[in-house]
Order: sequence, then structure tokens, then C-alpha cells
Amino acid sequence: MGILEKISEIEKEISRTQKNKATEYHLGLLKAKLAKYRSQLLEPSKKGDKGEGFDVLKSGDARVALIGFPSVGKSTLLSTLTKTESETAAYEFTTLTCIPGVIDYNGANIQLLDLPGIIEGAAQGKGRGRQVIAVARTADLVLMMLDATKQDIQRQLLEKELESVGIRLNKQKPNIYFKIKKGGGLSFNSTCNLTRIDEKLVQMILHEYKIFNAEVLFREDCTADELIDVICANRVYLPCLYVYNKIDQISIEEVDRIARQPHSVVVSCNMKLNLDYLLETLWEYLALIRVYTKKPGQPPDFSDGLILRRGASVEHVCHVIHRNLAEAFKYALVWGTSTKYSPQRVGISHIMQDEDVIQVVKK
Ligand SMILES: Nc1nc2c(ncn2[C@@H]2O[C@H](COP(=O)(O)OP(=O)(O)OP(=O)(O)O)[C@@H](O)[C@H]2O)c(=O)[nH]1
Ligand SMILES: [K+]
Ligand SMILES: [Mg+2]
Repeated sequence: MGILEKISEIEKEISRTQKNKATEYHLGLLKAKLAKYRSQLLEPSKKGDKGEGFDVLKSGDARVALIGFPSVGKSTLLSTLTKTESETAAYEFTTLTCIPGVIDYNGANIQLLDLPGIIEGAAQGKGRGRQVIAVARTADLVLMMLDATKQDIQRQLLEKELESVGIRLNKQKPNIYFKIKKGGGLSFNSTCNLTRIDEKLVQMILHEYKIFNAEVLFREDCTADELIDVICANRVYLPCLYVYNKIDQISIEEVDRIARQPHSVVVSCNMKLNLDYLLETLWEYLALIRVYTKKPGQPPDFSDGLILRRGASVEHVCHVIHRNLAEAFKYALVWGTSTKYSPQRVGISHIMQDEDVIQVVKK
């Protein structure tokens, strides 16, 4: 039996197994097996798998991948938001490679990648699915573009494809400490009440991966699936924005309903509707901030902000300004929302916020 057949056998068995206390261990094992075969499938095997036209260099402050079924309007969006033209047409699979464009927003260069449409079975190599998914894994954000005139099922299908290759959307990494040891058996602990897994199931799952010596510490009430994610270690956790395009074709009530869904933005690329809001939300989801620098006795330089990630400290700012600045750092003066007073004298670990102004004082 080939791997694909094994996977489909297990999927069938999982779907026909009732979920209850008695089948819990059996299901846990099946899921571990499934994850194992899927990762075998993903191993870079055959040559040419990477695919010509997909190895686009990462550039700019962040990378956004456009994922969606054929003809939902991905290329129309790229051509509208960036200076790059990507061919658009009414027929499916117009785009066959990865087309990069640059969105200039708040002084940041955001790399937007237009990609071929993906279809059900993409994860197993249908169409250019594998190459598209490989690019998605390298992104800071997935823009999942959907056709607002079509059913919700399209979104579930795409999510399933990404899920099956270890991409987790809008999810935090499970808070489980896991370390493989040379000996000593399994050391199992938890800092909270576990309602969805127990020591026996943890042990069974680990055995499936031929792991007999390990330290496992649950810091939250995780599921078997989440434990498997931690064991597999090749999962990527990405924010995802669902962009519903072609709202010019649906009723206002329907637009309203979709717009209220979590992580969703409604647009019309052809009619240029709501694209400003899309960019605002994109910025929010990328968690980028701007920090302006200021020299003593001079006004801040608002023309050229530094682009950083949310949570960046004064130390990060120093590294962006100059390679040796952190070493020479004495203190900094900061104006903005991150401080109580403006200016306020802060140390190197102070956390910056969007649109703060900073003046670094050297030793
Ligand atoms: N009604 C309507 N049609 C749109 C809108 N945006 C794009 N389209 C149309 O949708 C069709 C497909 O657009 P593309 O941009 O080529 O779609 P794609 O997702 O890049 O398609 P592939 O590259 O084939 O996967 C074209 O005929 C577009 O004119 C929109 O906002 N409203
Ligand atoms: K198309
Ligand atoms: Mg296209």
C-alpha cells in the first residue's frame, strides 16, 4: 500500500469511529499514525518538487502569501495593491508561478506573493499545490482569498489542505514542554487539570513515534492533536486573514453577515471597495510598528520610520540603527504611548509601541 492509500484508510477509519471515552486511545493512535504518514509525504523527495518559478527571494519587512481557489481574484488584488501586473483572466489557473509585488504601507515594504490557485488534494500534490503550500509556510501572514458568491465550504476545504501539511492558522503553539531524553523512561507532568488526554494516551502516542524516553510537561489542557503537533515539531503557526472578494455580486445583507465573521474582511478588487480597510487590517495582523528616531535639539525624523515587530525593545531599535549601538547604549528618551511621561528615560529592555519617538544617548 502506498502512503496516500494508507492515509485515506486511516482517515476513513477515524471518520467511522465514534468519538467517546472508550475510543479515545484508539483515535489518538490513529491520529498519530496519520500525522506520521503525512510528514513522510512532505519530505522533500522527488527532484523538481520545489518547482521553477517558486523560489522567490524574501524581501522587505514582511511577507504575505495569497492562497485561494482558482479565479477568486488573487492576481487582481496583486495588480491593484502593487506596481506589479499579474495576469488576470476569467479562466482558472491563469497564474502558474509565484509573482511577487510590493505593498508600500506606513513606510513599510510588504512583499505580497501572488500564487496559482489551489484545489482540493493540493497537499498531496494536485496542481501546483505542493509548491504553493511550501511558499505559504515561509510567509508571515496568509491572505486566504475567497469568492463571496460561493459557499462557506471552500474555506473549510482550503483550511483542511493547509492543516494537513502542518500549517496552523490563527492558533498559538500548544504550551507543552517536550524533550527527548537518552534514558529514564517517560517523565509526565502537568501544571493544570487535563481533561482531554492522560498519561496512558501520551505514552501510546510517543510509542507510535518510537519515543520511549522523554520529558513531557503540559502547561495547558491540550488535546492529542496538539501533542502530536509538538512532537512533529515542523508545524508553522501563522496568522490568517480571510478576504472575501467579489462583494459587488452579493446582497448587502450577505456582505454584512460575512464581514462579521472573525478574521474576515470583505472587498471587491474590481470595484476597489474596502481595500483601505484591508490594508489597515493587514498591518494589524502583521503586527508591525513604526518607530521614529530623533537627534538632540532636532525634531523627529517622521519621513523615515524604522519598521519593527510588535513587542520590539529599545535593544531591537538599536540593532536596526547601527550594529554597535546596543553596546554603546547608556539610556534612551522615548516620546509616545509606551511611556507614562513624554519624554521618559528608559533602559534597553523597554518595549516600544507604534509611532513612538526615540533618542538614544550613548555612553
Ligand atoms: N465581480 C467581480 N469579479 C472580480 C473581482 N475581482 C476579480 N474578479 C474577476 O475574477 C476573475 C479571476 O480573476 P484573477 O485575478 O485572474 O483570479 P486568480 O485568483 O488570480 O485566478 P488564478 O490565477 O487562475 O488562480 C477575473 O475575470 C476578474 O476580473 C471582483 O471584485 N468582482
Ligand atoms: K483566473
Ligand atoms: Mg492569478
